[in-house]
Amino acid sequence: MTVPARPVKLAPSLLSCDFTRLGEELQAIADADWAHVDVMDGRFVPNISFGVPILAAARRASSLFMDVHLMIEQPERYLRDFADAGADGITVHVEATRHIHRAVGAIRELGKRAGVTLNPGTPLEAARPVLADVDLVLVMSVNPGFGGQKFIPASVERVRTLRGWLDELGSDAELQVDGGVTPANARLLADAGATCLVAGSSVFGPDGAAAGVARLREALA
Ligand SMILES: O=C(CO)[C@H](O)[C@H](O)COP(=O)(O)O
Ligand SMILES: [Fe+2]
Repeated sequence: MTVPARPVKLAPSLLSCDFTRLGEELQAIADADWAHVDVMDGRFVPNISFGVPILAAARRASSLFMDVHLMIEQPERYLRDFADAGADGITVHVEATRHIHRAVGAIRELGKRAGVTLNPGTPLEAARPVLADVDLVLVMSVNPGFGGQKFIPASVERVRTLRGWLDELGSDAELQVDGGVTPANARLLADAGATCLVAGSSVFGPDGAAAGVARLREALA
């Protein structure tokens, strides 16, 4: 079955940017659609990245949509803090909370776009009960915790399945993919039904993030 083409948003992940030049890096991705902000707590994932103050700094430096990916245990504890710091959308992992329905409801009550995501080893069924209540579904295509990992090919089929479920529901939620996204797999993911691609290491390369964004756009054209 051919999946109809959809406009695909690009969300460069700031995890791979040069933090000494955060403002310039945000300017360099001005042609992207969103800025993806990876928050890691060293518990839910085996790495610590950054938190509320860096999001607040990014917010001051850019008018891009701030797409906050919370890789933290019990994310409900910090939703208000990230909302107040300038998040436009907040995505939580089904594995990180006992109350995923409550968490996505709380994000929407804060006036933000609510996202749900799953690790590559989690059955997609775990997200199904909240699909009608979210603005974004994120398919993790690497095990979360680090940038620069290799794309897990089975993710493509997961995107296709979720595309079918969202279409059945008549949902216009964003279907996002995160991890190992490059110009070589971007088109494949779009054809499977993704509407938003996160990319860190393939955007913030030696020739600058503007060129990285342009390469992905070209691959999708
Ligand atoms: O959530 C993430 C890691 O947990 C990052 O968003 C993701 O890894 C982006 O980096 P890359 O494109 O280099 O894989
Ligand atoms: Fe992410």
